[in-house]
Amino acid sequence: MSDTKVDILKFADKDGEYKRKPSVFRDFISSKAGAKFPPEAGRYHLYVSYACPWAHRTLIVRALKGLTALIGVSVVHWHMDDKGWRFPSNDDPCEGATEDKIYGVKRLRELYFKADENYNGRFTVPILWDTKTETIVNNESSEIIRMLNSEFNSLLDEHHAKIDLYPSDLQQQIDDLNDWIYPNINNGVYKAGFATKQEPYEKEVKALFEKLDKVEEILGNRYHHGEHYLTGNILTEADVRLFTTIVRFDPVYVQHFKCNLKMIRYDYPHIHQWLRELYWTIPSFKDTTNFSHIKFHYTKSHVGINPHHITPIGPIPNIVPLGKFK
Ligand SMILES: N[C@@H](CCC(=O)N[C@@H](CS)C(=O)NCC(=O)O)C(=O)O
Repeated sequence: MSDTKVDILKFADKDGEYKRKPSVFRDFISSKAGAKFPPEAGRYHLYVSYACPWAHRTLIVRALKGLTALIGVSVVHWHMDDKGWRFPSNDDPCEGATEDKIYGVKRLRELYFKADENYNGRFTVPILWDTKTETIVNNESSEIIRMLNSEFNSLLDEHHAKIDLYPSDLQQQIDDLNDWIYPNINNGVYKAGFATKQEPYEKEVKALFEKLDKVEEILGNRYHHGEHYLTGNILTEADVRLFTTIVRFDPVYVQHFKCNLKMIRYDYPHIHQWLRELYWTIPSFKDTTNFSHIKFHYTKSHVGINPHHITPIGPIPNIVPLGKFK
């Protein structure tokens, strides 16, 4: 088990590059007869951090699909230390976080070891936990959101059952968007921010802004045709997946991850409009966004990047109201 301070808070390899490790738990909740993990109200639980863009995806989809009464949530403290994520306590309170509502454990890592005593990967959020078999069903957000989207429909009212963030006629388009938005934008900000050498940092930042320019062009064309989402007139998982990176961009990534060639609010009018429409007009986006957790987590946990833990006070506001240019 890699347990030392140096290990867990060290993200780049010896070439100075950050390489995200694949998630390990990859089972599926399925509505098919005889499934090992069938959909059931109250059976599954999400462990999240409000700071984390990957966990944020799962919170948005849970809310959009009307699953809040069926799937519970525990929220870790925004601070990640040398032993990973922890839950708040009386001596260590954290507004917006919760205790572990299932077992009352102190640390997220305890859940990983409950699921597999020999686990030797990273202790990441989100976790989709099964309270019946007491294990992790899945810890890969891109798969968790697919399950939440399609596998609980028989338990939902008609309105929520009909919401489909991955409709069959748009799947190819969504997959094509995910194929470059994930490596160069969602994970691109991390690859830039966690780089420990100049060259990989520059390579990633350039690729990131090239792809943001491409998103700006796509959304510009959409708005020109009276459409408001990445694939047209329907909100899809492609919007959800991009949102959690863009909403963190000006408040954190520009400064903390040194992604500072441009800012969303000043340089990308269509992305900015799209971001604010999602945030200000669809409660599932605003209600799951916690800017304090976001800003405090990155700036006070990544000691290698910000050794004095000082959280910059700008930009103000974290997100610009709709209707104003900036
Ligand atoms: N592939 C995972 C990535 C999750 C992930 O990297 N989460 C981060 C927080 S943003 C984490 O928990 N990191 C803890 C660590 O790496 O020790 C997913 O998308 O679900």
